[in-house]
This record gives sequence, C-alpha cells and structure tokens, in this order.
Amino acid sequence: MKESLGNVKSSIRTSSGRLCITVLGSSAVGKTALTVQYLTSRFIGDYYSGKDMTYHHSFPYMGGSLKTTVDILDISRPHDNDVQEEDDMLLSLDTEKCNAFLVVYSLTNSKSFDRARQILSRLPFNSPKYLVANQLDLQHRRQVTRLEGQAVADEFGCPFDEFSAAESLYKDYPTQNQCGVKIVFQKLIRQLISSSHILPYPRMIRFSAFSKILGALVTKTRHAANNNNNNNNKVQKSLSNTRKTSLSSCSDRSSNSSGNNSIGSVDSIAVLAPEMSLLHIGSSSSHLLYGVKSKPISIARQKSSINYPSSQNASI
Ligand SMILES: Nc1nc2c(ncn2[C@@H]2O[C@H](COP(=O)(O)OP(=O)(O)OP(=O)(O)O)[C@@H](O)[C@H]2O)c(=O)[nH]1
Repeated sequence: MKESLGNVKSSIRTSSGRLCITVLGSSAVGKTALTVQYLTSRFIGDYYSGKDMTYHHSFPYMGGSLKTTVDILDISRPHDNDVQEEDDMLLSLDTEKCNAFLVVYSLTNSKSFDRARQILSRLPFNSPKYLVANQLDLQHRRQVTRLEGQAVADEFGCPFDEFSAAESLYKDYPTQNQCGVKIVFQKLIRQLISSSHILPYPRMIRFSAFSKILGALVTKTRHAANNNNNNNNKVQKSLSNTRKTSLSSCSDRSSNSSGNNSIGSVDSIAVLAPEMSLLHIGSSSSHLLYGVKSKPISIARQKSSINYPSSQNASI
C-alpha cells in the first residue's frame, strides 16, 4: 500500500507544469479500463493492477490546428484500506497546477461511491472534475442509483455520467452513453486548456498585422540600402537592439547557414519578436510559438525567403 501511495505522490508531482488528468477512485472500479477505453477505444478486460501508469496523450484542438500533450495519471489502488495517506496527499495538491480529476466509482459497489464522495471533498475547489459511475453494463448488480450519483456531483458542482468501460463488448445498455468515455476526457482536457495559459493562436497574432510589419521592414531596409550606408547602419543598429528583446526560444530554430544578418534572414524574426512576445506567457510559450510558426512564417518565407522548418515539422 505504501509503495502505491508513494507512486501516487510522485506521479502527480512529476507531472506538474503540464496538463494533467488524474484518475482516482477505489480499487477495481475500472479506472484503468476507462483510461484505456478512451485512448484505444478498446476494452481489454484484464489489467495489471498495483502500478500507477502515466499515459502521454497528444490532444488536437482548434479544429486540429494545434496540439497539446496531456498526461493521464491512472492511480492504482490495489487495496482500499488506509485511505488516510491518500487523503493527505489529495489535500496537499497545489491548486495552481494544471490538474483535472476524473473520480470513478462502480455503480455495483456502494463503498466505492462513498469513497468517490470523500475524494471529491478533498480535491482543490477550482480544479476541473468529473464524477463517473462505471460498469453500467452490470445493471443487475446496481447498488447506487443514478439520482444518488447526480446528487453528489451537484454537491461538488461537477458533471456526472454513468458509463461502461466495456462498451465495446456490451451493446445492450442505453445508447446515449456510446462514446461517452471519450466525451468525458475531451471535456476535461478542454477545460484544462481554457483554464491554463495556452491561448488560442488566432486571437494572439493577427495575420495582417504580421505581414504589414514584415512588409514595412523589408521596404524600409531596401530603401536604406539603395540610398546610403549611413542609413543602412542605423537600420542594422535598430535591428540589433530589437534582437536583444526577442524571444530566446526563437534562436534554436532560426540559424542561417550563410550567416546572413540582413532583413529576410534571421533578423526578420528578431524584429518581429516584440509582437511575438505578446504570446510569450508563462510556461506555455512552446505551444504559443507553435501557433506563431504555423501560418505567419510561411508568409514570411514567401516574402523574404526565410529558411525555416515547415509548420508540419514544428513540434510542441
Ligand atoms: N463488466 C465490466 N467490467 C469492468 C468494467 N470496467 C472494468 N471492469 C473490470 O473490472 C476489473 C477492474 O478494472 P480496472 O480497470 O483494473 O480497475 P482499477 O480501478 O484500475 O483497479 P486498481 O488498479 O486496482 O485500482 C477488471 O477485471 C476489468 O475487466 C466495466 O465497465 N464493465
């Protein structure tokens, strides 16, 4: 038991700073089965119990134009005695971290329902949560009614549903629950995205603003180069000043083999960096940079031959 709780703590802590869904509940309620059902659309039936698992899940959003990685922590509870240590750990969770919780009980087991209620009462108030009753295919062994489940969910202000992780095996339970497991996880991830610092790309950088600035700079520099060297030196000086304020994360992807520092090479992006720095919010900058890369840079390439990797190669 101690070993398992040790795993619980370290799993939740190592995932800090990333989007994370933690699946909690009593032993054998189907936490692993639901997680595997979401990730693979399959019910496997027999899972190794006694080990916490972390699944790294790539989640597309904004119509597939962006992706984020979500850790799904499946906390194993091989035994249900000694809940005190788990409670302490839940109470100590940092409310600032990006954690959402899926609390699971089996509708065939009233003790697991009581435990789910306790867990909900110990979770950070503002974290996204979902209460799920599993094993809906085992209606004949039901010990907890749907109304009871709904009442607890209402008490903690979270959504509630009844599912069967074995939905691919059992087709004879209410059809509104088909694909339900997927919807639960997707709702939680969307809530996490909107409550984290990952801001949608289209609101953050405007295509027209980007191309206007780039166009103005290209024109200005050509003009300066054609007229005289003094003016050109001024432009170069302003570029180097601006470069100091640029995003440091630009540097790793902006190397130019020719070493050319003129407009149209690395400095074009450095000049644009003050605009881009609007996007540089907290730990989520890599996601935002992904948004910056996807369209505007291909435009920049058309106008000024910047040699950047294509947006398909951009990683988050
Ligand atoms: N009939 C049915 N069986 C299920 C369902 N979900 C899980 N099971 C079975 O219940 C058992 C326990 O499932 P797990 O997913 O391992 O449960 P867990 O909550 O992860 O258990 P621990 O790892 O011990 O904490 C397995 O034998 C599953 O096959 C379901 O929706 N319907």
